[in-house]
Amino acid sequence: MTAHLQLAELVTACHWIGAKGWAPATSGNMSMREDDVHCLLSESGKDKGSLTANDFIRVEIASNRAPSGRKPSAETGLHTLIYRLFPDAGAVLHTHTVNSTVLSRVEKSDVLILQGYEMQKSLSGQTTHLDTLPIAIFDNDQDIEKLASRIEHYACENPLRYGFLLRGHGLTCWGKNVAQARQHLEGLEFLFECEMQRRLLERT
Ligand SMILES: CSCCC(=O)C(=O)COP(=O)(O)O
Ligand SMILES: [Zn+2]
Repeated sequence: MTAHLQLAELVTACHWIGAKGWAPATSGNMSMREDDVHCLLSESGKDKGSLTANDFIRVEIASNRAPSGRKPSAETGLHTLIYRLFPDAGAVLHTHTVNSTVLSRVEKSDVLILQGYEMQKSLSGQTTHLDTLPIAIFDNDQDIEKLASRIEHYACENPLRYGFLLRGHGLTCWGKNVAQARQHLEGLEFLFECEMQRRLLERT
């Protein structure tokens, strides 16, 4: 698929995320790989539910530089890290949902374990609810370069698939293209909702 068509799909995905209430109050950011060297990233501070193709800014994956001088997402460094770490990643979606924000705080360890859910199979390559699916949680940091460096070190030593949680902040997930990133987002959010409900109901 051409970059032009992928961008149209990304804009549609942003509107879907906005309609779901998963990017409130200008939160969230979205991107796609444009070619080997560049990605297109949402402009910082915009309402991500009403973005147009013109709201995506070309950024150099290696340097985080935006040649246009416009200001891409404050979390650009996390998107470019994912494109550098995973050559197969074609799109990245970052959302601020209540479930990802709260679960990542309630879970005190550095990993949220999902197990026993049929919907684990919504994630590419997962074939059974019996498998243990770890979703890494990183403590939040306003210094995105420091945060990106922590995530990079983790990824050198541990498998990192589908996405990660930023504690008290949200979910960043990816896929080989916009459609798959969107499926991973929807699948993970469903699983987070189940895990929240399970923890609430099984508390006693
Ligand atoms: C109001 S949300 C705070 C910043 C954030 O976490 C986010 O996802 C949006 O930042 P951006 O620069 O991409 O608009
Ligand atoms: Zn954010």
